[in-house]
Amino acid sequence: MSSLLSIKQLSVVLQNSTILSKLDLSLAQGEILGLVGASGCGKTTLLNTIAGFLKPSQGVIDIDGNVIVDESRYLAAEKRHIGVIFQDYALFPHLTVKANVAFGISHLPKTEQNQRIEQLLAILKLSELSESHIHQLSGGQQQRVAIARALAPQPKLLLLDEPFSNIDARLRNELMLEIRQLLKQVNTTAIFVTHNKDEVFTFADKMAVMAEGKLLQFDSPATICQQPNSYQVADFLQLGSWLPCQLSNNEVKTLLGVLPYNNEQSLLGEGEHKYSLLVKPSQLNLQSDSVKVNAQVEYVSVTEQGYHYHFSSLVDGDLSFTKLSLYSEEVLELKQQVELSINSHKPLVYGIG
Ligand SMILES: Nc1ncnc2c1ncn2[C@@H]1O[C@H](COP(=O)(O)OP(=O)(O)OP(=O)(O)O)[C@@H](O)[C@H]1O
Repeated sequence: MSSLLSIKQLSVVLQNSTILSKLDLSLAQGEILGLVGASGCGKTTLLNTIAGFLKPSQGVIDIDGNVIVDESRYLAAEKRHIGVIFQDYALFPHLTVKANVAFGISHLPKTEQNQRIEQLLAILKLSELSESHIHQLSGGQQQRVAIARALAPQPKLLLLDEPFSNIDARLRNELMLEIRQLLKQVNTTAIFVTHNKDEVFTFADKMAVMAEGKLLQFDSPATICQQPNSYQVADFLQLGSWLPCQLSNNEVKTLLGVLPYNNEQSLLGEGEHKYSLLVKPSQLNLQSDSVKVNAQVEYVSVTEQGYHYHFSSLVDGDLSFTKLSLYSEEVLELKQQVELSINSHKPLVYGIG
């Protein structure tokens, strides 16, 4: 499949510090990418560079087979056919919904303008609000106007910086699904930045995890969750808890038992001195009435998935743990001692330095 967006070896240096470093990324037409990473890792810088608001120091950006940035070329932002939606939507408060959506297509004949506006407002369920002013709308409605305005010029690529952060949680999921459906309908490629990994699962086809200006992993959200490629990715996405382990004779030894392990399984960060096993809450079994206790409750909270517990090991040493996370319907007391065991067919072991 040919790429709608292809980024090669993109680096950005601002005031002598490297903000983005040799980034490679490509998206097919119609694909939606969710970009996550700790605050300050360079997500907004990447969007601004693609949009043409920042000049990279190195690298190539190609949109739909046309090089827009390389050593000798730099296409101005307004010529890139990229739609951008900022966190605060940047709508014109004194204009109506319709006038906001018309903003980027005023060069088109009036009939074509009206046709596009009506179509977008209908899809985004805004038709009845077309004559309303922006300040009369809710956050979710304003968000939809921002999407309609960005899509009206039929951009090749849509960039959204934390588009859902101002929307209340109840409406957010519904709105995300609606907008995803719309983007799929018009086959628009999009990149959105978020701090919330759940938004990526709902909204995106691909996920990119960034840290300190580098791309750590780029794949489908499901693959990243099942096979995070580093300790850093698994830890940032909080995919489970860390259980110190030792590797020997094709086995992973932990304080909760020994698991079979072979070389075909991923060992990430090889050569490090310390190893840890990634344990998802669903991979832990709890027996509260066992006499072979090996852990005790250190923390309890109530959640939708039952009680959330943190356990620590009963013995100290290299393999001891302090914060193993597990959800259960069972009621346990603080400091209660229990037996924990792991059920993992493919242990994910990471070198953690
Ligand atoms: N114009 C600039 N000049 C110098 N440094 C900058 C400039 N703009 C951003 N930075 C720095 O670049 C780094 C990345 O910033 P950026 O806004 O891209 O991060 P981010 O991942 O989007 O963060 P957040 O999630 O907090 O929005 C930060 O350390 C920031 O201070």
